[in-house]
Amino acid sequence: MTLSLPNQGGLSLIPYLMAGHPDLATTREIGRKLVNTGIAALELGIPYSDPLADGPVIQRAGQRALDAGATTEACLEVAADIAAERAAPVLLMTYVNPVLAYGPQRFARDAAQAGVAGVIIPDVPVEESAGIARTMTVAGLETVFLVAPTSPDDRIAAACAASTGFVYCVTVTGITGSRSALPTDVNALLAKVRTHTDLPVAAGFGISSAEQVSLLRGHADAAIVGSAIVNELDAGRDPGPLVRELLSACK
Ligand SMILES: O=P(O)(O)OC[C@@H](O)[C@@H](O)c1c[nH]c2ccccc12
Repeated sequence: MTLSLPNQGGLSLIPYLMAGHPDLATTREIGRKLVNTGIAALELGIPYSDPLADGPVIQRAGQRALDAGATTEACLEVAADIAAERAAPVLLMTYVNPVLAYGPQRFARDAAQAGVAGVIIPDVPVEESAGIARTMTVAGLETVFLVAPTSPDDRIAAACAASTGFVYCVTVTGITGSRSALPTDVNALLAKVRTHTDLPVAAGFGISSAEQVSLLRGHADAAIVGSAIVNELDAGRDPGPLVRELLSACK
């Protein structure tokens, strides 16, 4: 499924799941349900031992997934099962090391064959991304790059130029994880990013509540929510109700 966020003043939702947390069967089951709820895309994390951008909740989820044997191969199979619903595009969030270990071309080919729409590889600096981005693009995958509040204009421009599908705007300085309040200048950052691109812009990091999602209406094209969903699974709850609540805050 191609990745196309509305980009017409409407806000949509991109929930994140860590593949293999708490186990692969649960990711498959929850992922299949979530793509049928009206979300814009599902971001599926591939666990990795040194997740430098991840806060404690996602780090723990990744470790649990690795301990339970969630290999990249197994995660790609789960991605394929979720993508087979053909209900919402599936994006893979992975650090560059698992991709290099798997082999970039093999990874790109297998992800595309699995029906994955695109990849987010947060630790590839945009200046060094041309090779790996080309490998993904040739396979038919979108490449989403991140811009942060600390990114100078030239790096925002470079990340926007390298991105396809949408641009991931990191709302806070630091790592993933719920925050009680988002910085007040998020919307200014989103507006600045828009001066560099016509692509949709998604906001992520620290968004956990319906109230925070609703503050992004009219500013972002999508809200990305990770840790809050992982938290539900940690507590043994189905994240469906939270996702539905977040979705209604998009309207
Ligand atoms: O967990 P949060 O604060 O809701 O943020 C989204 C985030 O989890 C997800 O997009 C993500 C998980 N790991 C990442 C690493 C880098 C960039 C983004 C991510």
